[in-house]
Amino acid sequence: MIHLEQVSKHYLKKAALSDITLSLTPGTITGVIGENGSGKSTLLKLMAGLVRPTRGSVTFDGKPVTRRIASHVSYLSEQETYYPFYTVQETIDWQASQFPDFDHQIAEEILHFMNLDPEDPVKNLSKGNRARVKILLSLARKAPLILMDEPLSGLDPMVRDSIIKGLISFVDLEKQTLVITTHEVDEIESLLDHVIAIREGKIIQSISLEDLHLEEGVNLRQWMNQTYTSSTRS
Ligand SMILES: Nc1ncnc2c1ncn2[C@@H]1O[C@H](COP(=O)(O)OP(=O)(O)OP(=O)(O)O)[C@@H](O)[C@H]1O
Repeated sequence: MIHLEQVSKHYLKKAALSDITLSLTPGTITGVIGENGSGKSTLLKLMAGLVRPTRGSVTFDGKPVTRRIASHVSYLSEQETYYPFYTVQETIDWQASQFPDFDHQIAEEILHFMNLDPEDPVKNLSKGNRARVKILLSLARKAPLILMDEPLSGLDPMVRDSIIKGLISFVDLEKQTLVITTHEVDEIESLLDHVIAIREGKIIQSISLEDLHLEEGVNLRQWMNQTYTSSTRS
């Protein structure tokens, strides 16, 4: 699985991440939380091989992660990365042509689950349905590592709910590991096995949800408030 060892990432002279060491446990769902600009997207891009560390190493199953071996990962970007003039079906077919691990059967199931019309041009879709298409494209791949950058951002509660149900139904935790960045901690809490809190490019806390509930006796929002308040004081 993915391992980061003393990783720092600078953009020009500015540090986006500093001295990050972490390993993901296979078959788990990890949430990454943090304020805007704290380094969440950069962390996912490093895991995906989309940016290179300035210092330290990122490995997957012991091999250095590069753009070329990025087939280990299905990466859902914050940006909209498909062609607006394609229909939903053409978008699915294009994704399938790019990734050998794309599973048409799962794509079809998610299409129905998400109530998407394959003939609709993507440019005519609502924001919620465009978000559902992104989820479909990401989850229809059998990549061992799925990275989702803000899949719930700016969506109404019904769309968020359908996306979370999609994650529960279509991520195969026997074979896949999921990392998700989000500000929507209330919605995501029931999904997570583990949470990492980032502030100004550093991991300030990393804890399992079980410990958070049983040992700390708080929910994710309370824990987040405590964590960020105490890190401001220190
Ligand atoms: N391509 C880039 N060039 C220069 N600076 C960048 C670039 N990408 C990110 N940064 C900077 O790195 C820092 C971390 O950015 P990043 O996008 O990883 O944060 P984030 O936690 O994902 O933020 P958000 O919640 O707003 O998406 C920020 O200060 C950002 O301005």
